[in-house]
Amino acid sequence: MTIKLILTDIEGTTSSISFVKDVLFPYAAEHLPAYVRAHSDELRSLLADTAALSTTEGRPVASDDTEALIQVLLDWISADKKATPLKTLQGLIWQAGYESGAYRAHMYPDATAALRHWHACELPLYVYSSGSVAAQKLFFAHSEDGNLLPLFSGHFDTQVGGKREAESYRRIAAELQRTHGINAAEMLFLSDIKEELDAARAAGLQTAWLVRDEPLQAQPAHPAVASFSDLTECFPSLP
Ligand SMILES: CSCCC(=O)C(=O)COP(=O)(O)O
Ligand SMILES: [Mg+2]
Repeated sequence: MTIKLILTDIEGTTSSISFVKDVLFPYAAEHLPAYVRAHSDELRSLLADTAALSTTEGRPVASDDTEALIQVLLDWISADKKATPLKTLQGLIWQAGYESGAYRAHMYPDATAALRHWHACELPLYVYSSGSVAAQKLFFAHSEDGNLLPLFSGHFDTQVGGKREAESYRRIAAELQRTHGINAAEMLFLSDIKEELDAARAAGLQTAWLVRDEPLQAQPAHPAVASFSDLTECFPSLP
């Protein structure tokens, strides 16, 4: 089946896990308490969502208890919880870090080269990450390889649903079908996480597993590659 559109994950796929875990998450944790205290009015709705989710998960907290909510959010960072309010907040906090030059987003060179090539070939490129859409835009606009944001036609985050749920990919595919007239079977989802690939396949997308730091399995559950430059071996219709 011809590939007519690429949907890609970020952490572990275009970019290293270490940049997210060892640079972005610690920066967010360090600056979160002061940021939330300074912006608690504007963040009221986000803090209410945090309180509701925490309470649902058995850790009741009042939506006006700023200090308790800060602790919940810090614990979620430590646990790498993909909670939408946390992801939105992280995006807001990371903006200052990117703009001050405290860091630039890591890109695997093969990912940058392939994304540039596919864009030049007019293959629509989309991102689906647990990071908020705002965080994704900052990430690619301030990458080690320069401003890559213009390469992408659009972005999806956990507002569309969790990345391990097939329904999320059905929603994304339906929207892209409406926008581009491309069927789910002509879309290729790239990720480093098997459960995300399983969910995408269940929604009818084609899948490729980026296995960056370990040997490829003999019979992987999804077509597996160590680098974007190996994708054309599995998907010969890719430009
Ligand atoms: C896009 S900004 C940092 C990424 C992030 O916060 C995250 O949780 C990574 O999730 P992904 O779905 O890209 O693996
Ligand atoms: Mg990932």
